[in-house]
Amino acid sequence: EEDPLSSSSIVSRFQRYLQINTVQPNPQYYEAADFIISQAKSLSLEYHTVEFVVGKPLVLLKWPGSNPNLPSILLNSHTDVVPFEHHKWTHPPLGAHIDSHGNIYARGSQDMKCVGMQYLEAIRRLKASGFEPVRSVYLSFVPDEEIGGHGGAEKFAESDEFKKLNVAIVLDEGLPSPSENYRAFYGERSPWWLVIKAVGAPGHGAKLYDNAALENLFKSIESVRRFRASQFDLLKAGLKAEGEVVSVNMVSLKAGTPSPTGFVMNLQPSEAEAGFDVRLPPTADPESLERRIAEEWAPVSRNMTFEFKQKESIYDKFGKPALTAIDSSNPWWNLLEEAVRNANGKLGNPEIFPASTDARYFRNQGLPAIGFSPMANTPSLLHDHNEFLNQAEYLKGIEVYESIIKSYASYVGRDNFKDEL
Ligand SMILES: CSCC[C@H](NC=O)C(=O)O
Ligand SMILES: [Zn+2]
Ligand SMILES: [Zn+2]
Repeated sequence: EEDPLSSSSIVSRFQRYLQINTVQPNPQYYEAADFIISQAKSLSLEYHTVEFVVGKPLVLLKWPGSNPNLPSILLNSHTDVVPFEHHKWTHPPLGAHIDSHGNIYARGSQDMKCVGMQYLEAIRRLKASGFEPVRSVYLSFVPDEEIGGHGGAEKFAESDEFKKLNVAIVLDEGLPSPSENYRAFYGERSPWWLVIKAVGAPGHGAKLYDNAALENLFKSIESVRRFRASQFDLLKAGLKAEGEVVSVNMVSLKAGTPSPTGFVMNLQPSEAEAGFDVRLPPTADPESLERRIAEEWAPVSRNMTFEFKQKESIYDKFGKPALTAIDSSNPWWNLLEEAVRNANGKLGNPEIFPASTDARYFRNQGLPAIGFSPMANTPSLLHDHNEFLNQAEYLKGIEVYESIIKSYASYVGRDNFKDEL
């Protein structure tokens, strides 16, 4: 039988996990849970499954520490992946094909089945080396991150079950880096999904008149675009990072009078709406943005209305911006930097995650959470066609987690200096 620590068996376990169809909106969660539990058994980890929502299992694993009084470490990953257009891929998205460069192609290879398996492989290596944790290490494999995490991490982070784990620090997903420096995230932007609606006078398609619905909507779209450009300019000029500006992108447009052959071409419709994905940095002023929406993007003077499909607060449950400290008040940050360095890796400056991850639910509880996916020299292909991860980079990431878990699980200093400052 093959050595379970050989590179080829490590890579083939990753391929098996990638081949499980956990594609939204119909993920085969039980198949994924069975696979994770089989890994837990082979590693002699404690395991148990919770269903905060029926049919959506969350698998929790435990590597008990020698001092159960010390707060624990939580390594979180989501098991679901986003859909794909398989004809636009060069290799089947659930095939986990490895090409001649060693690139493993699959949906989830970057987001984030890699990380879930890397945690497990790091533990496999640590166990083989005889390492014993002082703090307990938990691994949560959660459902539904890609559709908002409401049936997974959100309920988990608010549960009594979770409080009993006495977690000190959470690690969750980050983003790949095209350079040799890994990226790490200490906060994220909050999603506001906005729909603005216009009404107006209907009329003949040949007539020029004021106050048509689409004219009213386009005035708003122009205003949104001016704001978008001002934010994008800050980014392009290098004055701000991606996570530090407000992004707003139009994601839907709805208008027109349907006919059997398409749309009626000579009728100006009386209603029109546009949808926007807006993201607010944790340092933004939510009230001023909301004022801008009401006064400039959807003004009553043009009879416009707006609605939020999603509107998340930038604040945690204590009313503070949900940011993880990256100064001396948070020992886990320095430990992470040091552990990555010890594994011959480099960490770039900490960033704000541009989109949303489950880490926000832990930060909302006041816990430190760091977004980190050890993929350097890798183009970011999350949610894109031909998502891949190079196998050498994957194996390197396992060594990085080995170093991090070793450092975190051995740390016996104070968990948080905040209260003493
Ligand atoms: C608001 S829940 C959506 C979460 C999703 N996460 C990853 O892409 C995102 O759009 O950021
Ligand atoms: Zn993800
Ligand atoms: Zn994703």
